Amino acid sequence: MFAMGSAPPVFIGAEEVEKHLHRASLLLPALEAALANFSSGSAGGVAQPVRTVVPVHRHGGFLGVMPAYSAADDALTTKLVTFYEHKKDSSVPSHQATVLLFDPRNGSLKAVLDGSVITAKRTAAVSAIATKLLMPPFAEVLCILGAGVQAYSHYDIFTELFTFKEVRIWNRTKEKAVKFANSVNGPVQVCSSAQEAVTGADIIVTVTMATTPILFGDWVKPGAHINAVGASRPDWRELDDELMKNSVLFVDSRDAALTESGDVILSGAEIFAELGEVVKGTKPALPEKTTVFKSLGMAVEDAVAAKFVYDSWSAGN
Ligand SMILES: NC(=O)C1=CN([C@@H]2O[C@H](COP(=O)(O)OP(=O)(O)OC[C@H]3O[C@@H](n4cnc5c(N)ncnc54)[C@H](OP(=O)(O)O)[C@@H]3O)[C@@H](O)[C@H]2O)C=CC1
Ligand SMILES: O=C([O-])C1=[NH+]CCC1
Repeated sequence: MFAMGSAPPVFIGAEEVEKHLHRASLLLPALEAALANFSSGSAGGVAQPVRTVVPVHRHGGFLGVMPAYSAADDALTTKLVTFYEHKKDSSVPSHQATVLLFDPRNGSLKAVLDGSVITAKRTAAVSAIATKLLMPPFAEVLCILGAGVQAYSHYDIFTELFTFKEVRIWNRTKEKAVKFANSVNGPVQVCSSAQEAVTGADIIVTVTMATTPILFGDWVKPGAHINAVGASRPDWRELDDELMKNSVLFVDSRDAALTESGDVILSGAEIFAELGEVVKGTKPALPEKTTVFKSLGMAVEDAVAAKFVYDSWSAGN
């Protein structure tokens, strides 16, 4: 497991990761830089292949392998993430992840970190970066579709960074939406249908494991911004063709979107820009238009998040 002469790797479990990453917003500067570096090609110093995904057909699951090196951060990691169709009777989360952090100077394994908290927080932080850049001015209504792990992490950072007059939630299983509304620190309107939740919303977050559309262009207020976070398989959808084709489409990675995103591939929608290009200022944000940020999740986001946690842990914070 570790080379003779080098220190054994440390294990940093979920509680410790949570302690060092108590607010996802702590990651914003590092993630903004990582997105910009990723979208700068070789000059940006990010080496990150499109993730390898192994289907576990027999059990309705997938194993994703996500390696990355960021020269700017000198961070070398790989995340292993499993995601499984949710079984109603299961107490096991649908997504489970581990991040391996290596010493980039010699390849020694330095740390094994719980990756589930990192995945929840860095994904929400990237959606927040997209929202800051792409949302309409005077956004007042936030709508979340889904009530799982990502719904909570998105709620936390969105209500920390932005001010809303109203926050709405819809979930396939209404009791979970009610539980969500009762457990977060602020008023949340539970809606009985996705259409009711979406109508008039300025910012929409889709965080479901749906495989067919749950959000339709017909319902969406012109000028709204959508963070489409679920549907990470080439035959899965959260958004319908109308919404995909009539919005300005931003992605985290062009290569990943054209390989993994059913919403992008099956709709044939044209990608306008990577989010990193907007962060760098080489592509405009167009906040006056209806915008979709199709997020698939990138290994470099895990790399900078894991390094942040490891550095904080090492410093004894
Ligand atoms: N872009 C990125 O970087 C990342 C994306 N993701 C994706 O985000 C999504 C949410 O992840 P997470 O919160 O961890 O998952 P959870 O399992 O915690 O929550 C899943 C949510 O999806 C709902 N759901 C499941 N199936 C359907 C369906 N067919 N139609 C409508 N709603 C459905 C569930 O509703 P119910 O309560 O009724 O079961 C639940 O609210 C997933 O698609 C995941 O792959 C995750 C990590 C990173
Ligand atoms: O980036 C990520 O970890 C994932 N994206 C979709 C499933 C898991």
